[in-house]
Amino acid sequence: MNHTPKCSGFSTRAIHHGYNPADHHGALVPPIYTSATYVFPDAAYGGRCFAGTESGYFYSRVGNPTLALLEARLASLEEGAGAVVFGSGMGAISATLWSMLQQGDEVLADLTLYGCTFSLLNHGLTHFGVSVRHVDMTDPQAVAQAIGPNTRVVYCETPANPNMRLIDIAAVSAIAHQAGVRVVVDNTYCTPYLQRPLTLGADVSLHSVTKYLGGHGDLMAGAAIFADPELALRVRVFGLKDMTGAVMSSQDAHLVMRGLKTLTLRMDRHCQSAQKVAELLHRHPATKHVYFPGLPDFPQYELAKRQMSQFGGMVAFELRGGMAAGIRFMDALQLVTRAVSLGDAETLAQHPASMTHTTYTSEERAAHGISEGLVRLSVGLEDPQDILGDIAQALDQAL
Ligand SMILES: CSC/C=C(/NCc1c(COP(=O)(O)O)cnc(C)c1O)C(=O)O
Repeated sequence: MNHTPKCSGFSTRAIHHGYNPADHHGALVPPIYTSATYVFPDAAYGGRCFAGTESGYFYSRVGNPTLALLEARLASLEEGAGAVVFGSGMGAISATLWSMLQQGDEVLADLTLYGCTFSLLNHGLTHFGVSVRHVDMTDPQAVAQAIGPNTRVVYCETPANPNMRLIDIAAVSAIAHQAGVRVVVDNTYCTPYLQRPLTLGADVSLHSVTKYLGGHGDLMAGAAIFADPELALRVRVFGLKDMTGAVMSSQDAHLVMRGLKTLTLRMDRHCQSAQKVAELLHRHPATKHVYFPGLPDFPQYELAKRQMSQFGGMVAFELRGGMAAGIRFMDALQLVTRAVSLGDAETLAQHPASMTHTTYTSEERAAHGISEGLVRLSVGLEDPQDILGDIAQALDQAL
């Protein structure tokens, strides 16, 4: 029962959507339903639940009241028709793709993807008769030329992990839909606060909720938000229930809803500090390239301004001294934390070529735009001057 007016703003819906305390003894914070199973008032009711003709809860791998509230909230924020949450981002991605593809189908994927997504596609789905082709989707015409008779899904991340490449969602979606192909966008780097792929024509918006949406590095979770409610139902009853079982816990759903309450405040700070970090990197003599959508010399700066409301909290860069200098930089950091993942309160630094993107061979990394010397920063919520000071002293040592 949603007691907030439909026209409520983003932050209001992130805090209130889908929940009325009056329906729960006045409890301001939604209750956490930990029960795995639910009682049937009679046998016929139970039969209807399994037949899908009864909307009640019966088993938490299929549906749970706490998860349902989070799903309603995420669907509202992404402006979708339905959402399904999972125990991890990879759970969301795999359950969605298993539900959309079958033997003989083809996935057209952008050049640059998170390492485990690249592996799911090329080392997983291909073992079950799905073909995967990578194309440089920064050129929408390349997508148009690449779509073939068996293409069922176009898949991308924008900005892409780790090199920040942007994909024009509206242009790619228009091209894909002309050919009857669905578009899946991993929106982890932006969150619906900065970018809403479904409003630009995409069919699915995916998240590693582990990242910005949870926002505190203390949970693993995933989500998929759908333009088509029928696809949402198929992913729930096939991709989640049968193919993966990648269920989110109700405790984590509660923590995610707590994270959503401050999402806009946190993203504003992440974006402000990332802009300052990118500008510091850009003017420092040790750096060779900086990849940040908010820099005017970023190749897709105009698309970034059109497609994103702010430029995000992620920055990638290469040092003039290459990989060795990158490692020296990372090992010189004192406040910034050497760790994978992103979207945490803590500023994190990692080296994709030896960490998050080791599922690519070195030849594949070169072909997919992931240089051996690239360093990725997830700019956190510490005092900006402290972040900048630590990065500056580490850069001086990497010279
Ligand atoms: C072991 S590396 C740590 C994880 C990282 N990324 C995860 C990720 C996922 C998968 O999401 P989970 O299953 O919730 O981790 C999906 N989509 C994107 C754009 C992601 O960045 C990382 O540090 O880049």
